Amino acid sequence: MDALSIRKLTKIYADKKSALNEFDLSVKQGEIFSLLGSNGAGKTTLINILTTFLKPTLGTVQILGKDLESNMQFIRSNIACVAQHVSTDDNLTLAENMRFQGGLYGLGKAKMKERTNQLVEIFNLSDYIDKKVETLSGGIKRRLDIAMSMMSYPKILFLDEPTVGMDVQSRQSMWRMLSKIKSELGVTIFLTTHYLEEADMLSDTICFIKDGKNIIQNTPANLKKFTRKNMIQITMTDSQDTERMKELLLQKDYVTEVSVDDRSLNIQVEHSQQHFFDLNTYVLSTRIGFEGIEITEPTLDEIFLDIIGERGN
Ligand SMILES: Nc1ncnc2c1ncn2[C@@H]1O[C@H](COP(=O)(O)OP(=O)(O)OP(=O)(O)O)[C@@H](O)[C@H]1O
Repeated sequence: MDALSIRKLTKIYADKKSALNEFDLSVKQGEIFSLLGSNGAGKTTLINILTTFLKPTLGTVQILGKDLESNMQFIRSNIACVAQHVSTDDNLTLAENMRFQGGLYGLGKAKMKERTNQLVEIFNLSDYIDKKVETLSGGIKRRLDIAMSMMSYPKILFLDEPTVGMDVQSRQSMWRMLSKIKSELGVTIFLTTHYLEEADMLSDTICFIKDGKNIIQNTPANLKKFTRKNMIQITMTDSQDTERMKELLLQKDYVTEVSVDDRSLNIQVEHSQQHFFDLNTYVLSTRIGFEGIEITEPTLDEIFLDIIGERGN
């Protein structure tokens, strides 16, 4: 049984604006799933439907094997959703916030203590337990917000841009915590993000959404394989030689594009495996100093731009 199974989901707003257009998707239980798309692609509309805030116009959604429309209560009690704005109470301490949340879900004293301890450990919050939330940084508040949403023992956690605005360190510690939620608690995580690096590092599966349609869904590794990009990178010894080498490389009939980044030349060829040896021999024959030559994988950024079709727009 999948955690989510969505078929031909369509949402047309009252002003006839179509936000989801026969959108299909499946999310496996226990995975971290990232939804990526430009502004207006339909991400928020989709999360709002999945978390029962919005009714779809057409299509079916099954969550944990149950039809969304006829099982709202079951679904609400098995999911949690953390929006971009934090919903912690600044006037209470961290522990009081968690207890308050546990109280809302009707947890008994023992269960409340056990769950609070478990989440404080996973989210690395023990140093702040008795601190008033107003004194905590934005990153810690965000961690607390997600920990609070986990007090209800949800099976699926929806996160809208969980690391937006965070510095690199806080973002990386959030990734570690989300991975722990997955591995230690077995929770399925469905998140939206604009950060491709985040989707790459964190997710088991990525879906690109555009104009309310599922453009492609696969693992980060397979998405990289699918792309037709064949890139070879040469690192020159001296940055002054890069332009000269670029001119020479462009004379090769299988070289389609060369871009320069400091001492590196990124060369697009027809077939990276096939042309690597020839290019290596050729560069050596020029006697221009270089430090290394390697076949490079495309970044998810490149794949995203290719798939979404925004390169050069
Ligand atoms: N309440 C609404 N009424 C009418 N149109 C809406 C409404 N909410 C969203 N839309 C439109 O539906 C489309 C999808 O919007 P949505 O907010 O779901 O996209 P998004 O991918 O979440 O974008 P962002 O990253 O900017 O939040 C957009 O064209 C948007 O203008």
